[in-house]
Amino acid sequence: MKLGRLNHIGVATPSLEKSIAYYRDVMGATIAHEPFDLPAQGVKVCFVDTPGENGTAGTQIELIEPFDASSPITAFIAKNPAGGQHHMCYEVADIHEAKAWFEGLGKRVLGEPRIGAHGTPIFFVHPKDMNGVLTEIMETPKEAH
Ligand SMILES: CC[C@H](C(=O)O)C(=O)SCCNC(=O)CCNC(=O)[C@H](O)C(C)(C)COP(=O)(O)OP(=O)(O)OC[C@H]1O[C@@H](n2cnc3c(N)ncnc32)[C@H](O)[C@@H]1OP(=O)(O)O
Ligand SMILES: [Co+2]
Repeated sequence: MKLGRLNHIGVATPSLEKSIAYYRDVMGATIAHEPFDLPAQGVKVCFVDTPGENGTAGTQIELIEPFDASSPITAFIAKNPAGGQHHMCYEVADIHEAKAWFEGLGKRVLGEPRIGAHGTPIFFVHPKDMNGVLTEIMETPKEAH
């Protein structure tokens, strides 16, 4: 199984509005799309594009705010009231091959693949099995192949 590019860094925040202003006005990032809700994943999302070089896109930051009290990031925000780096997301060609690979290594895959914020299947691997980093694996969008 070959890991693909780092697709995004997930940053949890108690306020999308404040974090959007920070990344835009202080960090010079561009807000790629309007924020949107992903109730099925318990989050409100806004993608932020960091500056790239020579016309290429920079790394994307995925700002996520709890959609409601049952959000999987509610506990994270309770522990980190200012928010903070939450997960890293890598691309793979085949989500099912990747899931079997991580499980074969004895790592805890959290739930079945489900559609993520980029519209392709994703899953998460427990941070305790990934050197302390909550790791999201997403299938590369077909048009990107
Ligand atoms: C899918 C849409 C979008 C996309 O890109 O497509 C997203 O990325 S949405 C992102 C939000 N969704 C998720 O994070 C789903 C997966 N996450 C989970 O299932 C939980 O957050 C889980 C299991 C990682 C942690 O759950 P919870 O916080 O309720 O458990 P604990 O507080 O007991 O934590 C257990 C243990 O793990 C440490 N921990 C928790 N969160 C993180 C983290 N983000 N990074 C690193 N470590 C984390 C926590 O400190 C505990 O460690 P301990 O030493 O036992 O205190
Ligand atoms: Co993500």
